[in-house]
Amino acid sequence: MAGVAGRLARNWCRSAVLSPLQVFSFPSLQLHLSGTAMRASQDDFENAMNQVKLLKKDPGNEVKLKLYALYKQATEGPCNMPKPGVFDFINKAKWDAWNALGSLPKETARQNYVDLVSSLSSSSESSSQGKPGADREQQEYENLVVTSEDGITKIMFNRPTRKNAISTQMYQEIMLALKAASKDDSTITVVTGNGDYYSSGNDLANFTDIPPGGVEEKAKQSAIMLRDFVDTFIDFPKPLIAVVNGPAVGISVTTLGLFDAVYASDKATFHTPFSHLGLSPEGCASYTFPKIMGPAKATEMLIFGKKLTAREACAQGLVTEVFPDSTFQKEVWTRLKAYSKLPQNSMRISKQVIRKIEKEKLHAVNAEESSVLQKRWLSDECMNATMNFLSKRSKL
Ligand SMILES: CCCCCCCCCCC/C=C/C(=O)SCCNC(=O)CCNC(=O)[C@H](O)C(C)(C)COP(=O)(O)OP(=O)(O)OC[C@H]1O[C@@H](n2cnc3c(N)ncnc32)[C@H](O)[C@@H]1OP(=O)(O)O
Repeated sequence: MAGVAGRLARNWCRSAVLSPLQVFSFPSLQLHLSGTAMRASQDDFENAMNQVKLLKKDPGNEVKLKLYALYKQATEGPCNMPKPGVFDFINKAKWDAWNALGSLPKETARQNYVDLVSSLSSSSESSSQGKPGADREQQEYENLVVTSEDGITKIMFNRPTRKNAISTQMYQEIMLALKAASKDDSTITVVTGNGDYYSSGNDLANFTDIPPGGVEEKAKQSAIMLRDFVDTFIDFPKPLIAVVNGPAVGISVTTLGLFDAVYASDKATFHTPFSHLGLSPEGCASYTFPKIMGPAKATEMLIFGKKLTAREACAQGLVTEVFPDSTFQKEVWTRLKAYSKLPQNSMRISKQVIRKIEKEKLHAVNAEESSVLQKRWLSDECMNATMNFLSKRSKL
């Protein structure tokens, strides 16, 4: 069906500039429109045919078939052509749409055609009346900017003065934004950072916000939150792309192994200083990194805290492609806009097929990593390293 849809779409492009005979339509609109007053003159009809060619937005195959059928009915009357063969997909879809109009009078079909074109013209005008050139902003978040445009939902970390460190509230916001993006009508979702960093990872101040139940309670709650957070990436149903605009640290690096593509500026670096902090890996990196780059290279990153340049991370397979920082945004967004036009269902299903076999394993790894960390957070090694950073703001 995707092939047919593609051909219908290409045919539509031609019909928009060539002939209304190539315009498609569908029968279900008949009921909805046939109650309207039948006053469309030949002039109205011809104007509507011209308006169709000027539509800014492709109305989709279903509407094109509706338009085609109404046009044929209005100009030739009921369909009396022989039914095309079963493999002649496009002509069969057009024939079906026209034939389904039955004995609808020519005048009614003409009126319905005019009404349908008029509704398309007004909806395309109103949709272009939003903030011109601006992204359509969705829900308000304190630490994120989430926008949707051109079939892409962009989730941008927005704590640039803290190098986009992820506070407890921000973990929650990221989960909410990903869940909303998984259900919206965008085809792909992009995660990126505002400012010079992609993200400096966990906000170490998260260790200072201790609830009445004490530090054990905090560790318990944090392990649940971490597990939920990483599960959201594991279960994300559509292509998830990281646009790594600058250095990435800790959990913002490990979760990259759960993205479908990672584009990086040549200014980005990749660093997981877990041992320096008395910690252990999370984000399923204990499983994904050895798989992506081999155990020896994964050890250098996850145990010894080796910082990789973007080009090294690309050579290891963690990054898909590296771009010069000067052209990074332009090149990446041009590419993403092209990808976002690919058929949505096909991309989702392909992702499902690619990831399905690993999902159960990833959930198990995530559970184990979170449980190990719950104990690590209570260790002297971790407490000392965290206090050292927070008191001296020592760099890792
Ligand atoms: C009891 C249990 C509680 C557990 C709660 C945990 C919940 C889930 C945990 C999930 C596991 C995640 C693990 C990780 O992500 S490990 C990695 C953690 N990140 C770091 O260790 C980075 C620390 N930051 C730095 O080393 C440097 O700031 C950095 C190299 C990133 C940048 O250096 P630079 O000199 O360029 O900039 P500044 O240091 O001046 O940064 C500007 C200000 O931002 C503050 N900052 C930056 N990053 C963090 C951070 N991760 N946490 C807190 N604050 C951060 C920095 O301190 C500066 O602030 P000031 O201007 O006030 O000094």
